[in-house]
Parts: sequence; structure tokens; C-alpha cells
Amino acid sequence: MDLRLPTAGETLKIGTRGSPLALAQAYETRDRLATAFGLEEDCFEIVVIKVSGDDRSMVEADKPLKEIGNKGLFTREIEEDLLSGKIDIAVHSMKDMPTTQPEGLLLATYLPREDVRDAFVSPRLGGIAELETGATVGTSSLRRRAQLLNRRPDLNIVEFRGNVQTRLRKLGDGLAEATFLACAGLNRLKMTQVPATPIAPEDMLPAIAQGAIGIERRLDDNNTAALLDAIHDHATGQRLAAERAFLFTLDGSCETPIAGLATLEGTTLHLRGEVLRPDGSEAIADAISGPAEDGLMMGTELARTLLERAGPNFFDWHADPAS
Ligand SMILES: NCc1[nH]cc(CCC(=O)O)c1CC(=O)O
Repeated sequence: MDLRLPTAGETLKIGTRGSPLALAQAYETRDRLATAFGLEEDCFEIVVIKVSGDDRSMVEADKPLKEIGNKGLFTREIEEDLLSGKIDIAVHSMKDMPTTQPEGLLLATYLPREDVRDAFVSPRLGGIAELETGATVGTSSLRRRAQLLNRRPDLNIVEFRGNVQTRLRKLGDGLAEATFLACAGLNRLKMTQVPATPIAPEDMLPAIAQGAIGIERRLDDNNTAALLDAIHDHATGQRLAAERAFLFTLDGSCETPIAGLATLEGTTLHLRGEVLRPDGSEAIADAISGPAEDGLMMGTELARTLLERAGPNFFDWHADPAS
């Protein structure tokens, strides 16, 4: 098959949300494709797509995402435009992506992974241990909330919805002593002035796929598939295969506190996973290692082990999150 490269007249249309982080990820994708094929920027078009999850009335209401219902909240409109041909590829934070995609779409191209760690963000303090008893911490992530309460049941956790900029503004307004952000987001936004201290994965296991950008395409679009092959990062693909198989088997959603991280050591893959009760009262963690190409199997097996150890009803709420 002859590869058709995009041109200024027939551009490759890159769909993305409009947040500064989403745009940075779309530009990175464009730049990598341009470099790989020696193309100018004008061979590409960034198409910003409004998604229901970005609706201001929802974001400003500080409603927990789980109350809005997260299924496809940040992806539905983008995937519709991909299926209808309005865009050729869609760029996503893999951390926010469901483990299955709509029929006709494929999400299997990954850029080299950024820093996977969470960061402790506070104008005055340098880490969780420095938080005073009963201190107020802002996060909308059920995982971070459960992990924090597991270690520090005394903390007062408040909802911090919105994009990176919104959450930093809330911190600046004094609504909390500290918040948590993915290092990857801060790095991609080049926000070096933010008072952030990275947390070792052993202290706070990151979200599945944290720090990874994924590129989705139409399943039958072979030309785009060949373009994307040139920028795919195989190591990130192996790590995410294990992490996402783990998530898939746990049947995870934004409503379930799940953490996991795969690392590569030569051709050996190490996968660590954790599930928590939503109120943080219990955490179960385990790990598995094996050949890198067996990630899918290892993720499935680790999830089964944790499910068995957790028993039924593990993920039920044991405390009213609003109180
Ligand atoms: N849920 C929002 C989201 N999705 C991806 C990132 C950061 C970048 C990444 O992990 O790839 C963030 C913000 C955050 O958690 O601080």
C-alpha cells in the first residue's frame, strides 16, 4: 500500500478537548508526526471539540464526577466526530479513557510516557507528612481520596473539580492546604513555577495509565494506521496493556478507587496494583512480574488475585462523602 501523507490542502485533522493540557497533548502529537515524516505544521489541523464533561455549569457546581455519571463524559463527542470523519485521529489522556472503545474505533497508539507520579502541591508544605491533623486537602479523585484517608484518616477532603488551572486557582484562594496533580500534566504544561513535590509510586500508586497519551483512529483507516505506527512507543504500549487489563478485569470506573503501575526492567514487566475501600478504611495491594509480552495475562491475573482477597462489597461506600 502506498502511504498517503497529509498536505496543506488535505490536512490530517487532530481532534482534542480544548483544555490547555489537552491542547498541549494534541500539539505534541502533531509535532511528532511532522518530525517523523518531515512535514510542515500546515499539513495538520487541530480541531477543538466541546465535550459534555467540560460544561461549565457542571464544573463550577463542584459536583463529584460520580454524581454526574462519567461514562463517555469526556470522549463521546470526540469519538462521534472520529466515526463520522470530521476528524482523522483523536488525542486522549489514557488515564481518562474507558478500557473499551466504541465499535469501529481503535485506541492502540501511545506516545512515550511522561512522569507517572502524582505531585503534592502546596504553597507552604512539602509533603503529606507535613499536613497538620485535620488539615483540608482538595481533590476530586476517588483514588487519591481513598489513598490519603487510608494513611491519614484525620484529613478533611474537599471536592476540587476542574482542569489543572482551575484547581490551582482554588488552592491559591485558600480553599485547601494542598492538592494533588499528575506530574505529567504539570510537565506538559511547562508549569515549573507550581510548588509541586513528586510523590514516589510506593507512597501513592498512580492511576492506571497516568502520564500516557493515546491516539485513537478508525479501525478501517489503514493509511492513518501506517502514519501512527511511526510515532508509537512500544514500551509504553506494553506497560499500558498490563495496566489496562488489570483495570478491565476489575471492572474499574471513576467510581472505584484503583491504582496500578507497570514498569519494565529489560524484558521483564513488573505490575503493581492496589484497590481501596472508597472511605480509605482498607487497602489491598499486590504485584506480579513476568515477560513483557505477557502483560495482558499478568494484568488479568493480578486483578483476579485482588478481587479474591477483597471479597464482595469491597467497593461499597462506608461513609457519606458529603459529610
Ligand atoms: N483526570 C484529569 C487528568 N487526566 C490526565 C491528567 C494529567 C496527565 C496524565 O496523567 O496523563 C489529569 C490531571 C491530573 O490528574 O492532575
